[in-house]
Amino acid sequence: MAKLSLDGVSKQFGDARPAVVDFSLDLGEGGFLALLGPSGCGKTTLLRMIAGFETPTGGQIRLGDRLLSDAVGVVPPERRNMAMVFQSYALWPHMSVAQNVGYPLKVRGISGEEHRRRVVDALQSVHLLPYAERRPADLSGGQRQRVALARCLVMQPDVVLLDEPLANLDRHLRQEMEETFRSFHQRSGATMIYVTHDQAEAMVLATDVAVMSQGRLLQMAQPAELYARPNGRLVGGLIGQGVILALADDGYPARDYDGERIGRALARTDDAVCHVDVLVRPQDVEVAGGGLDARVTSIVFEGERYSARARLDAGAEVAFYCRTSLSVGERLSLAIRHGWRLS
Ligand SMILES: Nc1ncnc2c1ncn2[C@@H]1O[C@H](COP(=O)(O)OP(=O)(O)OP(=O)(O)O)[C@@H](O)[C@H]1O
Repeated sequence: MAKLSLDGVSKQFGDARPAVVDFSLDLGEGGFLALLGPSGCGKTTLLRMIAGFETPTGGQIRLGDRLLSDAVGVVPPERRNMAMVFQSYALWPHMSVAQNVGYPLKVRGISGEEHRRRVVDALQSVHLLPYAERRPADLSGGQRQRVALARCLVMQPDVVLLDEPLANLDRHLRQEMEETFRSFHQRSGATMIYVTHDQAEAMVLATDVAVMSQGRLLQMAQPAELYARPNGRLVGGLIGQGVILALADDGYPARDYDGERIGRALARTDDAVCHVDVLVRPQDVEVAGGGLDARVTSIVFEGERYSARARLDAGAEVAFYCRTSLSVGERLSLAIRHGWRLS
């Protein structure tokens, strides 16, 4: 196994706006990358280029020192030792679970004891051995997805590409499958790339998250880093909860804003020429005396806590959590503890 490198990769379909633009990243061996972005931003196109189903119009894709794709030529998908798992599972309905999982081995002429052993291992790893003789139609959605995973595991791929594999599952099953993906990743040691537009899924699963918009890479970082230090409005708005305040720019060079600085900026009544975007997370806003006067605009019970929003008398709206219920319209005082300047 080796590092996967994308260097200035682009893709344009005909005269349309480019689907992927000058995209570069390195993913270390055994890494788990989530490719996150809104619908139509080019995630699937990028994945298909990595798999070899699409030819880039520019740039290069490498696995270790092996050139897989550039605008001149591509190594065909079957010679990349990569496996792709789709949203639709793509299982053969007339084959049993074991036959589905063993199919890629059969195609490569692997039979007998080795075939049997690899199928059993793959089924065991996704806890489906007792279902080996069933047909896909007799399985739940989550079980079908696990068959698709086992079928990819059986090939011992260097890279596993997953295109929104949980999109068709309900919330409970998604959580269960997230666990399956994590242990699959640990067990296989494969490099994984996981396409999703669900930021929560990306954050819990991946070792690295790449945020895309309009074909471009906006930021790639580990989940905790991306959450704490997002770059730009788009990433700030996409990752985690919070509101973005447009504050008068006082030339402060650092990106961490304390509550005092935010309060001062909010209190300014002159028309500032320049503004900065400052992200304020709900956990950094507290109901506390002597803070900023506000009026509650919404409150939602989330089980462990309430999630609320309030409009400050200074104009902006902020989000916060609280332990007890509040009424819409209720007056209260809020202390903002911290903010992060997005650019
Ligand atoms: N084969 C194709 N021919 C022409 N245009 C295409 C083709 N495939 C994708 N596109 C265009 O490229 C852009 C990116 O599409 P892509 O499917 O990669 O986005 P995505 O981020 O995966 O979206 P989604 O989350 O909705 O699946 C879109 O504007 C899409 O219409």
